Order: sequence, then structure tokens, then C-alpha cells
Amino acid sequence: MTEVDAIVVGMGVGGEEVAGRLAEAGLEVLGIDGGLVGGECPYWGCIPSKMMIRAANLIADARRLEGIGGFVQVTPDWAPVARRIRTEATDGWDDKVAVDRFTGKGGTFVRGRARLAGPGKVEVDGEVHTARRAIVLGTGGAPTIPPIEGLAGTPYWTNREAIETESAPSSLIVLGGGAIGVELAQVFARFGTKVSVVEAADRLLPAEEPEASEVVHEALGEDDIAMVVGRKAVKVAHDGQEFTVTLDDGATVRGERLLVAVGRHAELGDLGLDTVGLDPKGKAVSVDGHMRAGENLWAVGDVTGHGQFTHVAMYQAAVAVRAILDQPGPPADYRALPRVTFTDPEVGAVGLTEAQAREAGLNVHVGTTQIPTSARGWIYGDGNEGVVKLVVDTDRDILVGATVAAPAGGETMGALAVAVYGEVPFSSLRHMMYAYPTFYRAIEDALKHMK
Ligand SMILES: Cc1cc2nc3c(=O)[nH]c(=O)nc-3n(C[C@H](O)[C@H](O)[C@H](O)COP(=O)(O)OP(=O)(O)OC[C@H]3O[C@@H](n4cnc5c(N)ncnc54)[C@H](O)[C@@H]3O)c2cc1C
Ligand SMILES: NC(=O)c1ccc[n+]([C@@H]2O[C@H](COP(=O)([O-])OP(=O)(O)OC[C@H]3O[C@@H](n4cnc5c(N)ncnc54)[C@H](O)[C@@H]3O)[C@@H](O)[C@H]2O)c1
Repeated sequence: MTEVDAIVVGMGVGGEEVAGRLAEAGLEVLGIDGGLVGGECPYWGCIPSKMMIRAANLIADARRLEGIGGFVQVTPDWAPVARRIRTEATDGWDDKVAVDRFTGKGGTFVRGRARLAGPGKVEVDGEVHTARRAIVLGTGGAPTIPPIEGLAGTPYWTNREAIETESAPSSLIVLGGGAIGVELAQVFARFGTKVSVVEAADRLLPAEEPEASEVVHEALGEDDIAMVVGRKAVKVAHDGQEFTVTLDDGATVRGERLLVAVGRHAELGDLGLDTVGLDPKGKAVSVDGHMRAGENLWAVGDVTGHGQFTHVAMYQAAVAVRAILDQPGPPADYRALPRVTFTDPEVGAVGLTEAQAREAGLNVHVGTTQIPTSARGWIYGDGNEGVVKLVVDTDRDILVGATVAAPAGGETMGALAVAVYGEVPFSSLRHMMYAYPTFYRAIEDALKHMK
């Protein structure tokens, strides 16, 4: 049995950040992970998927050259993508660098699946460790596998197999048109895979503005992706070669591979939450504004249910570290939560959608503008699809939400995230200067069209 100041269970992006910073602050820290230190983001999530997207977007841009600046013959090749993911992104799915980074700060690392064993106690591989000051849960989540007849037992892909693949399949069915579904559908389509997306809601990216869904739908259509929205899969079969997915209207979709991307969930059942009086059947570990989940117990990242993003996990980690070290600081504030879906065009969004603002009872005005009608969009030419949508709380005269679906839409959204977070008065946004001819200048046009 070890006694330390702090124990971090789950060393994903959130846990690793907490553990490293507490160790740097001079605390004795034990970090435990059953998988790889760094978690989903660097090995099967953000980083390798964005490498795939970079390659796919270069292919698309090369094809756009015709009619703008010349002609190139494009031959997509998955081999360099797979090689970069192995050598540059994941070290062949080896976390030695990350483990060394943590132990280099003075932390102790144990590999294993851990569970709470009562207040201040954590058990891993039959050994119980005690924390004098803090236990932090950063156990993330796992892909949700829906209970569709026939699905279990087939060789379906989750994000992990999609990221690890050494070749682009000839055809791919993507179940779920959320962030993972649309990003990876577009990647594989650009490498020559015949892709079909099946989304249960009535539009792709249903959590975002409908105008953004339309832009993404159109862009995926341009990549020859077949999309079925508003339909549920009711049966899956695999004949050894090919998947057949049967939809609730009896239609079927076939493909060499099936990617299940219908969301991720926290796995709380085996965490021993009941030993500290928390509900193991809940959807998330609930935390207060300083990430406290109980007496000397904190949680950060996906497991808290505040948005499954790396930047949320790291932001929460900073809040938790301050609380554990008794340092002053504001509680977590999600008003200006930014998110970017890295399709081409990207969907950058911050704060509330129009529907969320109205549901919250706000008096709302919205302004939209189409990117192709902006000077920069028009100059850009092929690939310029997009929209800016702003949501203003008219009672407070501030922006409470914004969406930029556009080339580099995530970057343009950054300006609007500052406006939402800083509660910049609408009148100030109306009267400031916007550089010509930038994409972000389209914001000014959307501001002129508020109603
Ligand atoms: C394909 C894909 C693309 C993504 N792209 C983006 C993106 O572009 N931008 C973005 O912001 N987010 C993105 N995300 C989301 C992002 O990866 C997650 O929000 C982030 O990884 C959450 O970090 P976390 O620390 O909460 O959990 P995780 O990264 O899931 O880490 C949790 C860790 O806990 C360990 N663990 C779990 N249970 C136990 C246990 N009982 N004992 C010991 N260890 C345990 C696991 O092994 C894991 O290492 C993407 C996700 C996916 C799947
Ligand atoms: N760029 C990014 O930041 C990024 C990229 C990828 C993933 N992520 C994170 O990872 C998490 C998981 O991604 P995801 O795409 O799996 O989840 P998601 O929640 O974003 O999307 C899941 C989609 O599947 C649909 N769906 C649910 N059940 C279905 C069914 N039975 N059949 C068909 N469709 C169904 C939902 O309506 C939804 O549109 C996301 O919450 C996101 O925060 C972020």
C-alpha cells in the first residue's frame, strides 16, 4: 500500500494535465491508467484524425486547382497517412514519452484498471493506495454500441479501428452523422472509399445550427457520400466479406466496413463510485464549479458530462488543480464553450444555438450571412460554401452564440468566442472595423442582418 498526496485515476488529456501540474507543484502524485497515458485524443482521437483530415483536404484542394491555377493529377495514397499516424502521432501506440514526461515531473505511474475503494482509497490490481489530499477521476468514455440486432459479434469499426487502418476500404457505412461520423466519412471518401452515412436524427450534426448541417450535407454530397437522415438501423449482418445494414423503412445499405459512431458514454459501473456514496448508474460524475465530486474527490474531462472535448478536459484540469492546491480562481464557466467539427468546410461554434437560446427563455435576434457572398468567399471560389450565424440576447445586448461554417471556420469562430466570453456589447461589434477581405469580415455582414 502506498500513501501519497494525490491519486489520479485515468491519465487521458484531463488526468495527465492534473497529475503533471500537481507533481510540478511538489505534491506526491500517483497516476494510474489501464490504457495509454494521454488517452483517446493523441492515439485514436483528435490528433490522428486531424492528420487524416489534413491529407484529405490537400487532396480536395489539389482537385480544386483546375479552373483556378492549373491542373494536377491526384492519386490518393493512404500509406503516408497510416505511416504518419504510426510514426509521428502515436509512436506505434506507445506512451513511453508521456509516461516519462509525468515521471520526469516527479510523479509515480502504475498501469492498471483502478477503482475507488472508499473515501481516500483507490484499488488497482488488488493493491489499495491512499490519498491524503485528493483523488481525481479522469476516466473519459467509450464508444456507445447500440443494441441493433446482429451488430454484436460482427467486425465493426469504432474510431479506434478507423484510425489504425492501414488501407482505405473500398466502401464504408458510417452509423452516426455526428462529429466523428462526418469527419471520417469525408476523409475516406476523399481517398476513394464509397461512403454511406446513416444518421437517426433528421439532419447531420443535429447538435449544431441547422444552417451548419445544411452546409455539411452539401459538402459531403460534393464528395459523393450517400446520406440517409432520419432513419434508424434496425439490423446488421456480415457475410464474411460485406456488411448489410437494414434501416427502419426496410431499405438496405452495404459496405466493406461499418464504422459505429453514435456517441460516447462514461463507463461508471466498475469505478467503485458506490464506495464513496456516488451513483454508479448515473450518466456522468457530477461535479460542482470547482470540479469537486465529493470529499477530497474531483473529476475532470468526458466523465463529467460537460462536453466531450479535449479543451474542456484541459480547462477543467486547470480549475481542479487550483481547487486542490487551495489557489483562488473562478469556477468553470461554459457560456463560451467552443467546438469545431473539422469537415471541409469546418463548423466552428461557440455558446448557444438559436434553439438553445430560445429554450433558455432569452429574447433572441439572429443574423446570418452566406460565405460565398462575402468578398473573401467569392475570391476563394470552389470550396467556399458556408454561413455565419449569430445569436444575440436582445435584453442584454450581447452575443450568446455563434456559428461559422466556412473554410477555416474554426479559426474565424475564435473572434466570436472572445465576444461571447467577454460579453462584448452588440453595438461595439457593430461599430468595430473588420479587415478586408477576410473570412471574419463576414461577421460584420451577419451583424447587419439581425432580426
Ligand atoms: C475520433 C475522435 C476525434 C476527436 N477529435 C477531437 C477534436 O478534434 N477536438 C476535441 O476537442 N476533442 C476531440 N475528441 C474528443 C477527445 O478525444 C476527448 O474529449 C478527450 O480525449 C477526453 O479526455 P479525457 O481525459 O476526459 O478522457 P480520455 O482521453 O478518454 O482518457 C481517459 C483515460 O482513462 C483511462 N481509464 C479509464 N478507466 C480507467 C480505470 N478504471 N482505471 C485506470 N484508467 C482508466 C483510459 O485508459 C484513458 O487513458 C475526439 C474523440 C474521438 C474519439
Ligand atoms: N472535432 C471534434 O471536436 C470532435 C471530433 C470527433 C469527436 N468528438 C467528440 O467525440 C464525441 C463522440 O463523437 P460521435 O460522433 O460518436 O458522437 P456525437 O454525439 O457527436 O454524434 C453521434 C450521432 O449519432 C446519431 N445516432 C445516435 N444513435 C444512432 C443510431 N442508432 N443510428 C444512427 N445514428 C445514430 C446521433 O443523432 C448523433 O448525430 C462527440 O461528443 C464529440 O464531442 C469531437
